Amino acid sequence: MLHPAVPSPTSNAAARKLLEVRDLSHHYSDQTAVSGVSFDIAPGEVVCLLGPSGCGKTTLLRIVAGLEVIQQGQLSFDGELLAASGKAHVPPERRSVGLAFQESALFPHLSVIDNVTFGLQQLPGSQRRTRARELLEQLGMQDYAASFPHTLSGGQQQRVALARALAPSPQLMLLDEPFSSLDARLRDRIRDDTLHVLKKVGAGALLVTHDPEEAMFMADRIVLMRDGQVVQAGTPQELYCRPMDPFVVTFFGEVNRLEGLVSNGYVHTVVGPVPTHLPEGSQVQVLVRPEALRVVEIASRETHEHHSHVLMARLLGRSSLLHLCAHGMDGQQAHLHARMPGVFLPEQDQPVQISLDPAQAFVFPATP
Ligand SMILES: Nc1ncnc2c1ncn2[C@@H]1O[C@H](COP(=O)(O)OP(=O)(O)OP(=O)(O)O)[C@@H](O)[C@H]1O
Repeated sequence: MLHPAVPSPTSNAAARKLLEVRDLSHHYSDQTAVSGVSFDIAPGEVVCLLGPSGCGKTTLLRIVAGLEVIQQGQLSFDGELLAASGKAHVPPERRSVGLAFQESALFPHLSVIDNVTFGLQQLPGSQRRTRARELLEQLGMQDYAASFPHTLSGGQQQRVALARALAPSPQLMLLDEPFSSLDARLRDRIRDDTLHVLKKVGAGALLVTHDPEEAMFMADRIVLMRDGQVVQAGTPQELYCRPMDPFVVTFFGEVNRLEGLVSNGYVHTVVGPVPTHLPEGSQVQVLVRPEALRVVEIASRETHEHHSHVLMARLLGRSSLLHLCAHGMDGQQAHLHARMPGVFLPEQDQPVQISLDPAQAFVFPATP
């Protein structure tokens, strides 16, 4: 449950921008790490910088934090210029941002509560402790206030690091792969706690991750990057359902790749026609997610050589993965993967009918 008092990011996003990143570029020697990147964060909005290793996410985050001096472009925070090439550079400690990086780096000689109160020197002692206890409670760590970091698990340390970063009530939290050192189950829980705390305190966040599922779980908006540039930015739904580029489709998971020619506004694939606005007669690729295929067992007197059939079926847990040999109308054949909900494990060679949800099939010009 999200805190009801916090306005949704979309309700005031148009009115005010917390962070404005404009046309940022950054080089290390002769290597371009970031090139012409622009995006905004609204107050209370969680934005994920997503992309493969080396695409420039951390560099961007470090520029926003003030840990890298800006080379090209401009950064504004709440309408005020933070940094611009050759002009302003507000040092990190004077930016209203909280940092939580992959390695939590707590002060080993301080107790949990003292770690959290560390950044609250401007408050009187009693208020410092009240604020720290409040955050530790929100993150389920209130019983560990007197413990020292080395006695805590990785996940517990991560929560304390988060409480410490949130304690001064930054308007913007910068998180660089903050969950990547945790095992899968703990990671899910701490992600969930983090999201709820961010929404409860109303902090905006810029979170770096290379994990598309994590980005979809955490983000109000995703900025997907490749080779230092933004490929597409939008809500998780926009990126998943209206991808602008084959890279966007494939980044969110495995796909079936089919090829064909556009004829009368359709590409005729082995699993049926897919509408497209690409030019008539052009060679195209159709990317089909495994969950876009619907598979129904059928009775058939023909041998499986003449009919779409199952090659192999595997239970993956919440879904079943089918390896299929699909037969088209005009003798086309293709090896496809289909993902069906729950336990669906037809026998090898079982004849099947395969249909396609065209809304989940994405047509792009064929790559040369
Ligand atoms: N201090 C540096 N000196 C030289 N090159 C660097 C430096 N930091 C990063 N780079 C290079 O800049 C590019 C972008 O790196 P960056 O760390 O920003 O990417 P990333 O998307 O965060 O990657 P990862 O997910 O692996 O952390 C990479 O090619 C990297 O090798």
